[in-house]
Amino acid sequence: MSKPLIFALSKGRILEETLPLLADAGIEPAEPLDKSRKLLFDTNLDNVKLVVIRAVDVPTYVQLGAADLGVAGRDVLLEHGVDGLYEPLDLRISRCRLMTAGIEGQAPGRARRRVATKFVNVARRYYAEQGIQAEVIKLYGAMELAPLMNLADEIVDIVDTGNTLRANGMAPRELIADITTRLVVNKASMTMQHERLMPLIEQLRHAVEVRNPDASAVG
Ligand SMILES: Nc1ncnc2c1ncn2[C@@H]1O[C@H](COP(=O)(O)OP(=O)(O)OP(=O)(O)O)[C@@H](O)[C@H]1O
Ligand SMILES: O=P(O)(O)OC[C@H]1O[C@H](OP(=O)(O)OP(=O)(O)O)[C@H](O)[C@@H]1O
Repeated sequence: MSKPLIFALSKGRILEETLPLLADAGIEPAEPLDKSRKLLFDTNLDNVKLVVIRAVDVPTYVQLGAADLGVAGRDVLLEHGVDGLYEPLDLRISRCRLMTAGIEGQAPGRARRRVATKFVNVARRYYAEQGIQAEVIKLYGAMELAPLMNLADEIVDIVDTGNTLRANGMAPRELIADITTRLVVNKASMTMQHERLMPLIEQLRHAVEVRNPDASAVG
């Protein structure tokens, strides 16, 4: 039998919204994903296996061909870069915004802004485009704490409801990018496995149209 297609899923909040789309597209894990310590799962399809990994690792797996396709937030893709990847489909799930934010009622201040974020590449690019001098400080979580502790003047982070910012006396400032979750495909796999990948992508496209119709589409 031919080598199975490896489909890399982001664990965490994206996974919950991904599984119903996969089911609609005819792909079901052979066992519950959250009931074991396993990371590699069989599916109802002989030639498709799932790996469930940290969201930030999905682009690496797919780019280097360890997985043929994957599911990743646009924030993660903007940060990682998309060399070697196709992005054929917006899954329209886990919608949020990548924004700058600071202490409520406080102007950004100082000529060289200190910015705390886990999105260091996105932040450097954004401030350079704005012509703003920025010292970007890498953090791995709880970015909202940094301005309160005088570690930074501003943060770059995901905003959805704004509750996390509000709860910490902060407010959103500028929008950097609207974010949704994307399907990504390894470029070599797209060529070599075209006949196996295309039906899968089309089934997912249909599942997205049914489950998550684009509210902004006309007609
Ligand atoms: N509050 C949110 N609302 C909607 N989507 C979000 C929100 N926060 C994050 N996301 C999206 O979901 C993705 C994964 O978020 P999640 O919080 O599960 O992972 P994480 O905290 O980045 O990962 P890890 O737990 O591995 O550190 C993000 O990359 C982003 O695209
Ligand atoms: O605007 P809100 O609706 O409050 O959402 C924004 C928060 O959601 C994410 O964190 P998450 O809840 O995933 O926790 P994390 O820090 O573990 O990523 C993100 O990092 C923000 O902190």
